[in-house]
Amino acid sequence: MELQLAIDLLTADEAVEFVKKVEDHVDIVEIGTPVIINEGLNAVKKMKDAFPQLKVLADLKIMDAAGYEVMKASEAGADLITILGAAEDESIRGAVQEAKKHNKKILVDMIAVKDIATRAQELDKLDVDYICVHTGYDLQAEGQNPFEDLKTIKRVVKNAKTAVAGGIKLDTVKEVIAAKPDLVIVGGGITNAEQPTETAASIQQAVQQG
Ligand SMILES: O=C(CO)[C@H](O)[C@H](O)COP(=O)(O)O
Repeated sequence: MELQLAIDLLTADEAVEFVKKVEDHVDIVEIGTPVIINEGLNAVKKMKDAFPQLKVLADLKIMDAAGYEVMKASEAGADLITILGAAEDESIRGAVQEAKKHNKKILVDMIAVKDIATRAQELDKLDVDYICVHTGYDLQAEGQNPFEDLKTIKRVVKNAKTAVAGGIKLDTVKEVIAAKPDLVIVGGGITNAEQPTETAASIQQAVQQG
């Protein structure tokens, strides 16, 4: 089981400074969608140049023109790239094909997918690397979480790795880990913590024991 730190609300330079505090405690650093909207794929390049030992995920949430966008993220140094589960199968295939050319991984974000079980089974046959259930900020604000959806994909996904994101914090990570995902994604639970280094270390410990 691995831990991914999601960075959404910092500049690229602030993100690099922040990762210096937690680099020993995370496996993957996500450059979040808002950061890429603000600063482009240069934010991915800055992170990878600063921390070549860490894997960097570009959270592009691709919906179309997938091969091209995966190519550009790969050129910027991303190790993993996200595409939406709601995208057409042709787009998913294009993303997977392009990622393989560059030795990169594709993570499918299931945000806003209504029938998670059916779509996850379809995606699982398309050779994607990760299928990730995700409660976005707008539904977190309504009190929702991704824990039941995680149990659903654990039941139906046979080939891809499973991942989970959406409001996970130190006090809820054990519940997540109990479902045995391959990847746990934590954003604000680390970036907004009063003591980010200690919090990341505690979450890492829980993840490694899980
Ligand atoms: O992709 C995202 C939002 O769309 C976030 O990166 C993801 O939800 C993890 O962040 P948090 O733990 O703060 O919810």
